[in-house]
Amino acid sequence: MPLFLLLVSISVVLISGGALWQSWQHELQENERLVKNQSLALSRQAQDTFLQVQITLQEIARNADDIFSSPGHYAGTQGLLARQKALLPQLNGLFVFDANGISVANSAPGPLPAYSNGDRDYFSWHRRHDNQQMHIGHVIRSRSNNEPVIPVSLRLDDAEGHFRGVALGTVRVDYFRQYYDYFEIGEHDVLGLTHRDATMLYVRPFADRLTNHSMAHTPLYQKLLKVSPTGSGTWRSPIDGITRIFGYAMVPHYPLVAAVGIDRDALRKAWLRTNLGIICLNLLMLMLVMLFGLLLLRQLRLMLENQAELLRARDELTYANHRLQDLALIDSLTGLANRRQFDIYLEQCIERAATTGVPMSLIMCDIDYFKRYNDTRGHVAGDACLRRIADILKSLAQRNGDVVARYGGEEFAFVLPATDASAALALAQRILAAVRAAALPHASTELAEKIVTLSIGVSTFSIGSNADSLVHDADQALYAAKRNGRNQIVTRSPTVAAQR
Ligand SMILES: Nc1nc2c(ncn2[C@@H]2O[C@H](COP(=O)(O)OP(=O)(O)OP(=O)(O)O)[C@@H](O)[C@H]2O)c(=O)[nH]1
Repeated sequence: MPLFLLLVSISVVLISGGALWQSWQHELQENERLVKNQSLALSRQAQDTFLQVQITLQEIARNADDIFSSPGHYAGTQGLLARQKALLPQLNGLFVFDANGISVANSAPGPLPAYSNGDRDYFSWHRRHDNQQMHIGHVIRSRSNNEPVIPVSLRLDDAEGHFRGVALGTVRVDYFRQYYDYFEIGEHDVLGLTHRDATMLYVRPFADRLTNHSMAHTPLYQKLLKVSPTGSGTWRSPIDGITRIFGYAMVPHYPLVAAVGIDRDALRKAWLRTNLGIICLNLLMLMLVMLFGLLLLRQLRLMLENQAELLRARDELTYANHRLQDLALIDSLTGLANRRQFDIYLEQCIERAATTGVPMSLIMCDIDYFKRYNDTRGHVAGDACLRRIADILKSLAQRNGDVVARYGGEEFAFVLPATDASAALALAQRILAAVRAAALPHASTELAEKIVTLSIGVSTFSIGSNADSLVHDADQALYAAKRNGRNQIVTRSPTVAAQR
């Protein structure tokens, strides 16, 4: 039973725990899907943003000859560059530089700056790379209005294919900030755009603090991007130590990666809050099962104890009954059958003899001059003598069915089923001889040997006999033996003579 209770409790814990574990795993999968989709949305927005800038720069590249020959049409607030810039809200400015990095035209108001941008990374990159590939750089501060911008540039070549300068569009970091602010996210959740070389361009909520910070050591750049252009993963951020579930997506055609991360601890707390009711219910169920089991166990134990108690009481009663029965049928002094048992057994044997016709006999023995024995040696010695005689008689009644009884006082009786007169006489002779042979001293006897002796009367069943007549006959024979001088046998059977 305790094992069963344990098994039930373990099952409840396993089932409840399994269901909750599955629910948590489902929650994780759902959120992985969510961050993956969100990162795809950010990636698509970045792609659109940079595609528009690319088209504009390509347009500028096509018009490079015209710009270099008539820069006045393009520069200034009324110039073509300013009008192009006004069409794209993500742009901070459009610029055309000559081969030395000096402004040829730009969309900014006022006179063209005299300083060179030849020191900028994007400028030296184009100078080094002889191709028309668009370059997206790291975040820099605009020299015209100090705003953080992402430089997007194209190399310009002359008719001979020599480096002629650079067309530049600066994309406002704030444009991404505004877009990312539309998303409702948790306190420690992040949305970010990073360069393919692992440099952060913008990450909400870290903003400027982590601009151009390298993410090269994160699993995103160490592992995930090498395997798949989109996906998800969970890791502990080296920046703030928070473990997040990340979704990421590379921006098609551009060296950019969009990523979204949600705080796994906050997610777990929210999940726990939602499932608190179920968890409490499961715990309650477990407690109820255990309580019920314990009550049942206690009840069972009580029942078993009661049963054991009942069995014990029954055994005691049975023992007492047997004891009573023994007491009712056994003579306490000698241990022989008592008078009651003698009467019952004699009736049974006579009935059987009457039915079967097989003869049975009765022997009555009486100690001679026992009153004198008592008078001279005392009652205690008298009792001891009775016990000795009883032992001798018991040892002689060895045949199955023979019963020796103390008939009363110093008188004993043998009930002998299936015993005819001569067999009974033979046993009587053995009895007489055995008591004589014991030679128990009896100084006050009238007999010459001065030992304890018996007088014996024998009667045998004949047609018409009953218990009374059989006892009467044996008694009569016994008295005859007494009258004849004691220490002898008298039988009522006509064929057997009296013996001394
Ligand atoms: N010690 C003792 N004596 C007993 C017991 N039962 C009977 N007696 C004594 O046995 C004696 C029997 O005496 P009587 O009936 O006169 O017979 P008796 O003295 O043997 O004489 P006869 O039978 O004629 O030889 C009595 O004195 C009883 O007190 C007993 O259980 N213990």
